[in-house]
Amino acid sequence: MRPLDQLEATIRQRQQAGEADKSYTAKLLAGGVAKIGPKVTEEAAEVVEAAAEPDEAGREHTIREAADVVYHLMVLMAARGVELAEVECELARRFGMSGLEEKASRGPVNQ
Ligand SMILES: N=c1c2ncn([C@@H]3O[C@H](COP(=O)(O)OP(=O)(O)OP(=O)(O)O)[C@@H](O)[C@H]3O)c2ncn1[C@@H]1O[C@H](COP(=O)(O)O)[C@@H](O)[C@H]1O
Repeated sequence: MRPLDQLEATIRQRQQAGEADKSYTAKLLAGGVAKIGPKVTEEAAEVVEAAAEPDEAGREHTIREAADVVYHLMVLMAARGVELAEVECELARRFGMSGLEEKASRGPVNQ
């Protein structure tokens, strides 16, 4: 199983089990988008700061912070019932389309 698939399965298991006292994931999920959203924003800012650090230490710090972003983003997706496969489908749909074309193809609510 790919690590992202395994992480998604773990998050789903925590979502079903609840038990916010035993699991950080369950605690986040109990707070809903209002709790998880700011964590995603915070972790995104931290990866940007890490990426600005020089040398190999900065590169390795970027890896760890990127993992934090991906984890918290996946918890946010789970909170909204969004599956990784759906995000992958959306990314695949964009293959071969320039970012500018993709922007022009968005509906008015998704700008
Ligand atoms: N990948 C992760 C992961 N990445 C980061 N984190 C946690 O994210 C938190 C981020 O730290 P911060 O200092 O920013 O936040 P905090 O101050 O601890 O928490 P807040 O009160 O600010 O929300 C830390 O507690 C990290 O341990 C993660 N917690 C869990 N996972 C995965 O989820 C699995 C299940 O974890 P539990 O749900 O805790 O059992 C784990 O085995 C991992 O595979």
